[in-house]
Amino acid sequence: MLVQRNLCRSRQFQLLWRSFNSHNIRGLREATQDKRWPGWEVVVGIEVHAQIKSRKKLFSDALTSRPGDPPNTFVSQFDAAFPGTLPKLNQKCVDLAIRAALALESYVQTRSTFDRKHYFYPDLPAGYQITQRYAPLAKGGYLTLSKHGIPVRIIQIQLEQDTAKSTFDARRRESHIDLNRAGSGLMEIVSEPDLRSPEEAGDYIRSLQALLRSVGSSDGNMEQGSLRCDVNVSVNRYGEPPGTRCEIKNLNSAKFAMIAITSEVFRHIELLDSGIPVPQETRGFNEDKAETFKLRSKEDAPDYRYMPDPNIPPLLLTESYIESIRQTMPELPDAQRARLITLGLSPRDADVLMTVDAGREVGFDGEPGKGAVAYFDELAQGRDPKLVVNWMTHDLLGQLSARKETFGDNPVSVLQLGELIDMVQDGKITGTSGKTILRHMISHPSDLSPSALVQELSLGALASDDSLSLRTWCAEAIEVHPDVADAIRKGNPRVLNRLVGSVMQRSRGRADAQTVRATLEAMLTNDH
Ligand SMILES: Nc1ncnc2c1ncn2[C@@H]1O[C@H](COP(=O)(O)OP(=O)(O)OP(=O)(O)O)[C@@H](O)[C@H]1O
Ligand SMILES: [Mg+2]
Ligand SMILES: [Mg+2]
Repeated sequence: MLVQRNLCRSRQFQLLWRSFNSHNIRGLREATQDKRWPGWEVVVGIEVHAQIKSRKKLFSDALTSRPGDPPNTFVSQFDAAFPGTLPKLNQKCVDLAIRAALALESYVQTRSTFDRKHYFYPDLPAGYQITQRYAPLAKGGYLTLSKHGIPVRIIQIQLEQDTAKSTFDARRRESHIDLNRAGSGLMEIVSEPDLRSPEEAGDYIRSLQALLRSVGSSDGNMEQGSLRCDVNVSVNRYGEPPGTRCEIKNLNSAKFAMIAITSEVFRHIELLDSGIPVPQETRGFNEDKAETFKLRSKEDAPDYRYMPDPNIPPLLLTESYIESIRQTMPELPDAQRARLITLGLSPRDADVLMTVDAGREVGFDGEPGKGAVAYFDELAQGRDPKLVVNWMTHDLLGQLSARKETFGDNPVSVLQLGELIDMVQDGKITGTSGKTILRHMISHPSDLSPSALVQELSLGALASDDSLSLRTWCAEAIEVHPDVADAIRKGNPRVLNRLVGSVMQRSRGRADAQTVRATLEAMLTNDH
């Protein structure tokens, strides 16, 4: 996008940007026919609900809960809708939503208001949800898709309350309500219908997730439900106006969103091909059957009876307040990715670091934690960035994920891993021992230095003059694997690795693989 930042921020620009329709925007790109549905154009707009990463709920002092917390333990009287309780807007939630808006180049309104959206469902104790339908926190903006590189316009960003959670116990035929989530802060981020394929939609969700994480507004964890989306899908023949949209509710992964859109596109095309107009509907997604199903038609759409919430005054923000939040914004993903690649990282490694489930990438309430990229930056000070990223992605992240842990659980400090890498580089320990020590540091968290652990675990590299131990291990290996040894003597060098592996095991990784190989070769050729 060749749009200057300051221009993007102005209200005029936002209005101009919105006055484009999605076909103008697409005009900038080539209209490419999709082989899956030749002659048809697919149009998608997405509403993302992202939980705001704040310690407290949107309108009460109750703390936000995590999945797995005992039900109904994080509830204030307000969130349970006790009569006579009043909302008090949590400033942290506003600040974090402003960060998201600024990251999306959205225009933060100096005056926004709160509305009540009424519907009756057991997971909504008050019988209405407080949201910002008419004068939202921010309007306009755009997100550049990280893979496709194209801009998708944002309509608006609104603050709203999350609902409680209801589950059905089929055996006992009981519905259970857990109010822990009720009243937590959400941002609803609504896109223009600018997306043109399931893949672009998946890219949008993942790019938005990365952006929200990087500014600390949301942890964007779709599996745990902190980021959910509704996708709106329509199809039209090329050159014709957009078709009727169907909205598929509550998708909890980018992959499912892509599958749901694909199946929905085929359903629409089938209807239109047989001369039946697509009815406007709200639909659900069946993950097992990989297809959507009807929830309700437009005629049965609830009348939400929107009204201004009389208990919450308009939210007034000064330009200087918004500016002060802008000053605290971290490096955004596009810029960060470019910087990492300039340091010599492959795009894949850059993506791994950036998308690692940081858990604590940015702490609650936007307080900086140490994410994978920050950890890398510190570790790469004075070291080869490519070497450092290998240790991080293959070894550290690899070992954490083998333990089903995330980067947020990483107990190894930058200082410890740095010293470990240096010891391997300087030949004080072998790469294999380095990995063993790292595994030990992860399973026995402490602030012991790697050199102390080398002593404790007797993992110092074998002295180069310790050829006696080496020859003993090699002889043992040859003795236990006579078939392999024979095969090598008969001129099949490929099986040598099995003997090398056996010696490495005996040396507990302290021997140098090259030396082992050479010693074995020498011993096998000389013992004829
Ligand atoms: N023809 C279309 N095809 C696909 N998506 C569309 C089309 N027209 C509009 N949309 C998308 O539909 C979404 C409408 O969301 P919005 O929140 O404004 O309203 P809603 O879905 O009616 O309300 P609610 O928030 O109650 O679900 C937007 O993301 C928009 O881009
Ligand atoms: Mg909506
Ligand atoms: Mg909707």
